[in-house]
Amino acid sequence: MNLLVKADQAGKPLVDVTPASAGWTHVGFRAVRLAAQEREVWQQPGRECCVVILAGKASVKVGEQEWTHLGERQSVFDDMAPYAVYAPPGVAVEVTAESNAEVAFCSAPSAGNHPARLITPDSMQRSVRGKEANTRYVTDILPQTAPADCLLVVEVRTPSGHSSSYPPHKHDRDALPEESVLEETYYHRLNPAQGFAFQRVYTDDRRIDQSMAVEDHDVVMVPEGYHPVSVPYGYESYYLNVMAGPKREWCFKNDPAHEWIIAKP
Ligand SMILES: O=C(O)C[C@@H](O)[C@H](O)C(=O)CO
Repeated sequence: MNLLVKADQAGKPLVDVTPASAGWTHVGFRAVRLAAQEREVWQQPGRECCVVILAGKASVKVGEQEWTHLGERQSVFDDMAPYAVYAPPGVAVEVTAESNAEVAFCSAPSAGNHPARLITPDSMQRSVRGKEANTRYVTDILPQTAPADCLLVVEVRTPSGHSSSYPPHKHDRDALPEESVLEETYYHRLNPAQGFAFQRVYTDDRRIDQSMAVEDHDVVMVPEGYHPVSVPYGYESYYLNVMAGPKREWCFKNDPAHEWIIAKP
């Protein structure tokens, strides 16, 4: 299966990955660009949703609850965390843009154990990972410490010439506490937009080994295997990761061939 989903640059949605289209069981991801006053409704039975206001301003209605004026970022490359809203299954999620906006709908199966809530930027942990040309900036939007049934959502900015999700790691073996099974999508953005980055997805036995040139708004699906990203000089990368699997724990294993990189003084 081709793991690269090319964006429909003029489309609505820009990209839409469902469990059926991906051939897996958990992660769903849709990204849309909305003009001011435009509305997008998301509703999928048995699935929880984390709406991320990637850029622009929008209001989000979940059933009878509504939050307005969400979003401070002009672009995903602004140095600030986004607004997000968690929605349980069985309710319609309505997003109305208050300015031109870009919005992500991240979803996974859910038994409906958690109520709808606003997730504010100041509640999200932001961290710097790695060093030298492996430095990248991570924002935990919906980490395993925050309530949800299945979903994990995180975003990463990788500077020009740097690598991230590196050294390569995987999470495809049910062997907690060493490793958990999580499907994952990467929604890629590039700055400036004509840029490109590279992502490789490969397994130990190379049954899967795909190296992809990703462009702005493309999605890479990671059903299993290691999944590092490299960004060429001159372009900055952003990606939004959605992860979900049978257990809501992110425990990964580094590729032993490359793990020495993080031990380097
Ligand atoms: O460390 C990074 O650069 C980001 C990754 O952890 C990314 O979120 C991921 O691959 C999660 O499995």
